Amino acid sequence: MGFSTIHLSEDGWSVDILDQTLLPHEFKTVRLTTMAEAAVSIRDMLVRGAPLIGATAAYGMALAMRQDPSDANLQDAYDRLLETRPTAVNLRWALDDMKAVLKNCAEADRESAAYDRAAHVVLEDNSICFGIGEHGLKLIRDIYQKKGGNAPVNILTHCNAGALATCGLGTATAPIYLAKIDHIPVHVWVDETRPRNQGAALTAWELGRSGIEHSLITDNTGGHLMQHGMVDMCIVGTDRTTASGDVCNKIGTYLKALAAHDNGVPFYVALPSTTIDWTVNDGVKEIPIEERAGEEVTQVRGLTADGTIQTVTVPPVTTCAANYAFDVTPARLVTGLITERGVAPATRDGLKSMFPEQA
Ligand SMILES: CSC[C@H]1O[C@H](OP(=O)(O)O)[C@H](O)[C@@H]1O
Repeated sequence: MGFSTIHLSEDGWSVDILDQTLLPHEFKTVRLTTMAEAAVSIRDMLVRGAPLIGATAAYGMALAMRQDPSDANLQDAYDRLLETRPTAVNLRWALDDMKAVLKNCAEADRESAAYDRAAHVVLEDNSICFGIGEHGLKLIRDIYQKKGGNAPVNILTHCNAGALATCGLGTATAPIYLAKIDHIPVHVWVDETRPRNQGAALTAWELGRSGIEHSLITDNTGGHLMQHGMVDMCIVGTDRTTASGDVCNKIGTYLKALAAHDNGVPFYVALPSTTIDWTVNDGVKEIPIEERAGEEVTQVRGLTADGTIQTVTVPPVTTCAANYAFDVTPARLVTGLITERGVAPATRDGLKSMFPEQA
């Protein structure tokens, strides 16, 4: 991709992350040297996206073990990293994975074991992204051929479930990148994704770098495009998918799924297995929805005509805003779940057949 979202620095222990709050106008890395810094980078969304949050938390545990490998610090690091963001289940999954490995290690071995396991989390995500790409590519190819093999496939995506959200090709974007390699023409409708504009600031940036044709649209445009046959499929990411196939993703995803269902547009979710929460069934009732600061809604950051970065307030300064960061799309609105092992129906049986070891 030409950039790394997270990697071990040359000193072999500190961790460099791409500060995504500065994109697309500034490209800067931040060096994490403590667990606390890793926690802040997740909470303040310097890193974001379920898989990348998990990977950053894993390295946060490694930084903690380097500082103090005691049982008490292991638990403290687990708790403080877990509380950074409540919705993406990869955070809990990665922390549980690290804790399971570390608690059985002698204190003297915990630092090296933690760094090894964190590196494994990164490599596994990279592999999962590629698997999602391969299975999603088949769907894109099918649509391309049904259109006669000479017109671009128009794909709508929401937020950023791209390389920037992961340690690899992305989840929703992986099939798109592989289609480019396979010379299948694709055009992506990029939802700007208010309030933090992950689509406008992140997806547009990464697709542009990769030479993928795309058009930025407001979050309210997708339904109109679907009514006029301008969307061949939707592919979105997920932060937590329940055992029965309900999909929690960036706020606004549910509305896109409703429009897709109403217009007969296939609605796919790119789902790494690390984002499945096998402990919950009803997404609307059971998944905690993060509420973030109202300033993310009332303020916008961008590039001025003279090339400076500024933040402005749009509504009256006295206006208060509600800022729900995610919503839940019921499984009935999902055409299929693109996992690293294949495309599964958005049902309990569909997921169990794909991941029988979880049954
Ligand atoms: C591949 S997970 C991407 C997922 O994460 C985003 O949320 P956030 O930017 O707040 O971390 C969004 O829901 C994406 O679909």
